Amino acid sequence: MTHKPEYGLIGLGTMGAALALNIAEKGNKIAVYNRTTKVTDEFIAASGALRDQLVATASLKDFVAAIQAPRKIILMVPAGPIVDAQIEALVPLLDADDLIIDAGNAHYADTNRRFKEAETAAYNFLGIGVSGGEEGARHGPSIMVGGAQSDWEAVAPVLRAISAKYEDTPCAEHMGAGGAGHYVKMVHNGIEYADMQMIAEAYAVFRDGLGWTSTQVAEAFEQWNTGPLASYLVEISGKVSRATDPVTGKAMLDVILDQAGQKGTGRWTAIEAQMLGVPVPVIEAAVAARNLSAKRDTRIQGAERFGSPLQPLTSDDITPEMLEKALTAGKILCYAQGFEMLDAASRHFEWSLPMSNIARVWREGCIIRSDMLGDMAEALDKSSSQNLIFSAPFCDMLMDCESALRATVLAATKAGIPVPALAAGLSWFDTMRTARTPANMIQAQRDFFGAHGFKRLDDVDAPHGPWAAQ
Ligand SMILES: NC(=O)C1=CN([C@@H]2O[C@H](COP(=O)(O)OP(=O)(O)OC[C@H]3O[C@@H](n4cnc5c(N)ncnc54)[C@H](OP(=O)(O)O)[C@@H]3O)[C@@H](O)[C@H]2O)C=CC1
Ligand SMILES: O=C(CO)[C@H](O)[C@H](O)COP(=O)(O)O
Repeated sequence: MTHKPEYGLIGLGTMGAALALNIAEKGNKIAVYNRTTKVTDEFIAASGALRDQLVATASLKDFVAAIQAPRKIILMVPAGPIVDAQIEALVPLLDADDLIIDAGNAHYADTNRRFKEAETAAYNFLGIGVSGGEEGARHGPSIMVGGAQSDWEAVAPVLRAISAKYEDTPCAEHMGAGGAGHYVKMVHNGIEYADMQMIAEAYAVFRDGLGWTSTQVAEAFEQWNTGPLASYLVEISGKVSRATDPVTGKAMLDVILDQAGQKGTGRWTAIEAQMLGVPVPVIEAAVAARNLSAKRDTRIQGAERFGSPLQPLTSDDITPEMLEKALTAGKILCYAQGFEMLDAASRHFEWSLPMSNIARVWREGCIIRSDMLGDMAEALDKSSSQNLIFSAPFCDMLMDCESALRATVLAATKAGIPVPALAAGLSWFDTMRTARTPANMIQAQRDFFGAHGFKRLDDVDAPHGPWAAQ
C-alpha cells in the first residue's frame, strides 16, 4: 500500500507549480489542488519523471483527504483576501494539529491576524516568505519562516531540502514568531526595488547621458558582475540588455514600455519604515520612481510643455568605472537602511530577528542575492545593531566610492537624468556624517507657531524662543 503524502499545496500558478515540483523532486510525495482543474491537469501532464510523487485532486475535500494527518498544507495564492477565503474554505476540513503554511507575499500584519485566528480555531499556522521567482521556487529559493518554533521544526527538513544552498548551508531560517518571516520578506522586496532602481539609473546614464546602445550597456553590466557588484540583479540586467526582440530584431529593452509594475511589497516597506521612524530614503525613492513611471501621459505632457532636460555627457563627466563605484556605494547604503529597519522592527515587535542569518539566508536563492551579503553577515555577527556603514569592510568601501557617487549624481543632474535613488542614498550618507544638521531651524519654527519647545545646546533653562518680542 502506498503512503499518503504529508504535504499538500494549493495554487499551481508560477510559484506554486515550481515549488510543488521542487518538493516532489526532493523525495516527498505531495498532493496538489488548484481552483481551475484544467491547470492541475496540465501541471500533472507536464510533470514527467516526478508524476508518481504527485497526487492530483479536483476538490478541496479530496485534497484534504489525500493528505496524511497531521497535514502540512502550503498556500501559494495571491496575497490578501484570497488567502483568507482559502483558509476559510480549508479549515472545516482539517484536523487539530494540521498546519497551514502561507507561502505567498502576505502583509505581515495579515499574517499576525491569521496566527490569532489559527489559535482560536485550533489549527497551526506558519507565514513564510519565499524568494527567487519561478526558477528559485523550482530549484532552490530563499525561505524566511515566521511562526512557532515547534511548527518550524516540523517542516524544517523539507524547507531546508528545497531551499537554495550557499556552500552547503540551506538558505531557509526561522525568523521569529508570527509575521516575522513575512516582515523580513517585505524588507527583502523593498531592497529589491531599490537595487533594481539604482541599476536602472545607471542604465539611464549610459543610455541618455553617454548615448550607449543596449549591447554596450550589457558589456558594462557583465563586467560589473565580476567585481564588488556581483549579484543576481546585475547579472540579469546584463542579460536583458543583451537580448534581442524576436519580433522586430531591435534590442529588447528598446521595445519595452517604460512603466514599472508593482504588487505592493516595496510600498509596504516604505510605509512600515515610516511607522517605525526609520529612514529608508533609497527604498522610498525607488517606490516613488515606480509610481512616477506609471504616469506616462503626464510625463509626455511635461516633455512637450517644458522640453526634455537631457544633455549629453562625455567621458570627462562620467566613466563606467565611476558608475560602478557609485552603484557600489548606493547598494551598501540601501542594504544598510534595510538592515537598520529590520533591527528596529526586531525590537519594536520583540521578534529577536536573527540579523546576521537574514544576510546569510539572502546569499543564495533570492532576488537580492549578491556577493556582498557574506561580508554583511560577518559585520552583523560582530554587531547586529550597528549600522552597516560603520562596519568593516563597508566603511572603507564607502570612503573609496563616495566621490564617484557624488560625481555621478552631479553629472546626471547636470545632464537632466533623474537618479532619485542614488541621490537619496548620497543625501542620507551626507546627513549621517553631518554633526550639526539644520534641524535647529525646524525646532525654532515649531516653537514659533506652536510653542512646541526645544532643547538647547547649552544648559540654560529656556525651552522657548523670544518670538513674541520679535
Ligand atoms: N511570481 C513571483 O516571482 C513571486 C511571487 N510570490 C508570491 O507568491 C504568490 C503566488 O504568486 P504567483 O505564483 O506568481 O501567482 P500566479 O498568478 O501565477 O498564480 C496564482 C495562483 O493562485 C490561484 N488563485 C488565484 N485566485 C484565486 C482564488 N480567488 N481562489 C483560489 N485560488 C486562486 C490561481 O489559480 P487559477 O489557476 O485557478 O487562476 C493560481 O494557482 C503571491 O503571493 C506572490 O506575491 C512570491 C515570490 C515570487
Ligand atoms: O517577491 C518577489 C521576489 O522576491 C516577486 O517577484 C514580487 O512579486 C515582485 O514584486 P513586484 O511585482 O512588486 O515588482
